[in-house]
Amino acid sequence: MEIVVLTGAGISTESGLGTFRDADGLWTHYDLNDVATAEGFGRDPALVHDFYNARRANCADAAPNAAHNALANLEKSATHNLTIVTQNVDDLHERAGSRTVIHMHGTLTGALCAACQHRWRAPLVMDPTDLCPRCATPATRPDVVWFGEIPYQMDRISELVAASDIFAAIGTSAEVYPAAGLVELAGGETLELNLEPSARTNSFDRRRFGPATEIVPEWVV
Ligand SMILES: CC(C)NC(=O)[C@H](Cc1c[nH]c2ccccc12)NC(=O)[C@H](CCCC/N=C(/NCCC(=O)O)S[C@H]1O[C@H](COP(=O)(O)OP(=O)(O)OC[C@H]2O[C@@H](n3cnc4c(N)ncnc43)[C@H](O)[C@@H]2O)[C@@H](O)[C@H]1O)NC(=O)OCc1ccccc1
Repeated sequence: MEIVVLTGAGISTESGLGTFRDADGLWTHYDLNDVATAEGFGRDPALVHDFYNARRANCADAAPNAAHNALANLEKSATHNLTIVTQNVDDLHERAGSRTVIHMHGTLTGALCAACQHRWRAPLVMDPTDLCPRCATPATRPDVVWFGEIPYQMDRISELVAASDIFAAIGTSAEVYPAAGLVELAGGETLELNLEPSARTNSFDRRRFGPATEIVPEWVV
């Protein structure tokens, strides 16, 4: 049984990591055009590094919750072949023990040189004067996919979703594309697990609503 699970910020909320669009979400405190676009980074890299340094610190203090753990256990099952495709830049899936995780929007733990595309593990605190360890230019940025940039591994993700027997979306508002459109590619059964109906809830065969730490373990067993 091929299972693909798409996760969003809602799966990490109960670990203390804010969402983007809910009341008190990140986008109520920051303008995404300033902190999550290449143009914004060009205008004020220090502001963008401060934004991601704060999220990196929060993530370091957070711990996986019952929803992350349930998916890590599902991965171990002999009868199911699970792939997690996450929009999240936190590493809570891996810290729960999941090994088959695709970060389509990048990771907080990664650094990227905008000049030579070299990648390395990000320090906890980054700033605009950081030099690339390969080309020594001060063009270091977080290894995340900003708005207007193409998400990572889209071809592989599209193939996996099309070949899936079950496609489940967990903790996502389905407002951001192309992630929100993946349900249309699903070859098998589709399920939405969320606190409330998402913007694409009608595209799913089935849906369950509630906190991820309750509905995900219930679905997995
Ligand atoms: C705002 C939106 C309209 N804009 C876009 O979608 C844009 C533009 C666009 C492209 N196509 C379109 C089509 C139509 C309209 C617009 C577009 N998309 C892009 O720019 C993308 C790049 C988008 C990626 C941007 N980077 C992120 N993150 C990384 C950085 C960072 O994290 O800082 S997006 C970021 O926001 C998104 C947030 O969404 P969610 O995770 O769903 O979080 P949200 O807060 O919205 O919702 C939380 C949900 O959880 C639920 N919840 C809350 N608590 C709980 C709980 N306890 N339990 C369960 N559920 C819970 C809530 O009810 C809620 O439903 C995530 O993707 C997240 O990664 N790039 C691109 O299109 O390139 C070209 C392309 C593409 C493909 C092929 C060729 C060319």
